[in-house]
Amino acid sequence: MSTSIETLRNIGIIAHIDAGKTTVTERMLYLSGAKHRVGRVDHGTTDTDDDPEEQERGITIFSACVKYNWNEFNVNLLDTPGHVDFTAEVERCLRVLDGAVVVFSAREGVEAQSETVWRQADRYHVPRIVFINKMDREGANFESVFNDIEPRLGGRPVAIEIPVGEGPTHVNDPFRGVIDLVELKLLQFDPETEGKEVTETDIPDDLMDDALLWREQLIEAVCEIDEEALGYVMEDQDVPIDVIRRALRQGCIERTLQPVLCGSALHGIGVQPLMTAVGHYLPSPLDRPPVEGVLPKKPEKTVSRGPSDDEPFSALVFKILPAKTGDNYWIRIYSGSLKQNSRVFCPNRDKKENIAQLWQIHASKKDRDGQTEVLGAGDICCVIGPRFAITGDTLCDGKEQVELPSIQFADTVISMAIEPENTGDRKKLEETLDMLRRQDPTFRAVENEELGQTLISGMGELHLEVIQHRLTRDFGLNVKFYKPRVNYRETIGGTADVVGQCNRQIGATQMFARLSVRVEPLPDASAKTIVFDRLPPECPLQGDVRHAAIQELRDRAEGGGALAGFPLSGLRIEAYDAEIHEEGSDETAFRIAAGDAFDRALETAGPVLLEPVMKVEVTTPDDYMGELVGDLQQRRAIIAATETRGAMTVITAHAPLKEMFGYSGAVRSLSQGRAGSSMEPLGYQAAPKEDAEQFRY
Ligand SMILES: Nc1nc2c(ncn2[C@@H]2O[C@H](COP(=O)(O)OP(=O)(O)OP(=O)(O)O)[C@@H](O)[C@H]2O)c(=O)[nH]1
Repeated sequence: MSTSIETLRNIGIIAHIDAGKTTVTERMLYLSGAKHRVGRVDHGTTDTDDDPEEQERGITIFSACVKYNWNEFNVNLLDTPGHVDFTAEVERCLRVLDGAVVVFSAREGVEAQSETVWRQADRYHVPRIVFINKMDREGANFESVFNDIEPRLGGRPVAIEIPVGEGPTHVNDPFRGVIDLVELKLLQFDPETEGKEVTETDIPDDLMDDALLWREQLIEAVCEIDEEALGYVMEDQDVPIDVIRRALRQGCIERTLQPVLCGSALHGIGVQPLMTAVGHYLPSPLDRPPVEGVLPKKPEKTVSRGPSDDEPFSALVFKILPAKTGDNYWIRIYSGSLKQNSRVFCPNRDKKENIAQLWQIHASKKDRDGQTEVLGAGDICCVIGPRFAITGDTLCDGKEQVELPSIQFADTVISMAIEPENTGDRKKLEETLDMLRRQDPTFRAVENEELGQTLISGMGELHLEVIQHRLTRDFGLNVKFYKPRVNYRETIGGTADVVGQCNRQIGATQMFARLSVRVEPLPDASAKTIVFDRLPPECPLQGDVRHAAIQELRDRAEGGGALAGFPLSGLRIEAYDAEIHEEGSDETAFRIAAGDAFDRALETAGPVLLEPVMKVEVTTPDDYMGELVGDLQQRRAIIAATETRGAMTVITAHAPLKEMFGYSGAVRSLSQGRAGSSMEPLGYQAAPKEDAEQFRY
């Protein structure tokens, strides 16, 4: 196997739930020879979804990494979950990947979660190619999905293939192959060999006109990028295949276009060209701009010896799989090389770390490809030995310290109190929760010693359900679970101008401070609270004392609100005037005055309870529209839009999460299993008065 970095591809497959990511992955493993049998999601026999929870539910929950070789290319492929409760898995994978294959279902099209993952890929500047899957399904419509990509996602799709026929075998013109628009050939895939045998022939006359129309669009896109290609067109000559490929590769890597392919992963149609396209158009680690770090962090501190090479070593931890024999740290190496039995430095924790073992990653913790002595820049691998680093941390050479940009995870929206059934289990529960926290950066667990309970929080009902199963089933813990509740926040209802003061006799000193503070709500209630120092230049409050006053306001803003101590958001706080005395106006006095101002401001402006709101998308046949809309309205939802997408109607609504518990089950029963739904956090809104009342005392 060639180990050249030019032929390495670190890619991910991202999509809405059920679009077919795992099926595409399985097919790639089978076709590349990395696996001799095709695993089926519906039979629970895939390589990547190997967790019992995943097999039972038929969905991906944890990202998994597989390796395969195709032509001259070595591919590290991460299969990521589609369900919104597990977007953190997608987030961390996109942070370390060089390219992505975005899978859409030809029937369902651009769905809610496709928008989310597309935005995530934008955020991490990840080049992508598109695969329109499930072309064999009833209602499949290549053109309609293709046409949606630009208006809905802001993409620039360029078809490099079109389907021959659409839909299942019993329809008039069923899906039976693809036309390669770059080589202008018809590709057909032998069902007997599950798509392993591909026949390449000339395009029949009756399909040629359509193929040439699409090819014209492809050449237009290529000419926008490549002058040589434009030259050929101006002289009325055919653009050579290698020039088309070069231009598409450049456009894809620069993210000005996305090559689009299609097929049916379940039947092995169109997957081989997709694998070839991954090699041709997605970047190698060398094509990606270097990730900017903060360099150097603490030059005076060194560790004994980092792994030596011409270039200093740096890597990012993107996933941790706790194991009894030592946690498995999944890392992406950005520069230099890493050796087994070496020492590195984690600047985020200010700790030295051991690299005891170095492994190439295969699908899961139990099944890794092989231990290795040294790995270099561009590789994704697994190390055993570190103890302090967490997901998003940098590991680097001790001498030239770099801190790579970390990974941002969304806030949790739902919580549940839990407690051990007997005290004997308390310690084991604590250890298990700690382990789950290390593994899952979007899971929180906070102990309440007074109540003897722990509040666990996550990204949604399914997320907490999975955690619940893991505690009881995987770890055999006897735990009592209370009802889940949403994570509230607090803000203020209006503006307020107040003066906070400190006027106290402490010992022989008369302490004095006065601070004028103004608060006002921000237009977006979920925005982070901001604190401004607007004290005029001539203000007598200066230096450390002034800093202490502002810091007190910041600390209080970070703490909880006036109603029930929920996190505060969506307010702007500014200090604009201060009074001091010659004596007794020290840091303590101003901290007290700032705290007093803060309390008064919140009370005067009126505390408001905020509840999380979700963006809900329901895809349904027309017949169930009325009932589904009625049900949503009963849940205090606002219907934002309804539109037709293929054979289905899509309802978009904004609904408070509190009313949406058990919603996916309700949708299934209201539609006899024919409608589907997905939700993602949208923001926060004022909760109903009755809800706020329960927190007043
Ligand atoms: N007809 C048809 N069904 C497909 C195709 N690809 C996948 N499926 C089916 O669609 C369902 C979902 O496929 P998965 O591969 O699990 O989809 P996924 O995107 O990995 O789903 P999550 O991991 O849950 O997000 C399964 O029942 C597959 O058998 C296809 O090309 N044609």
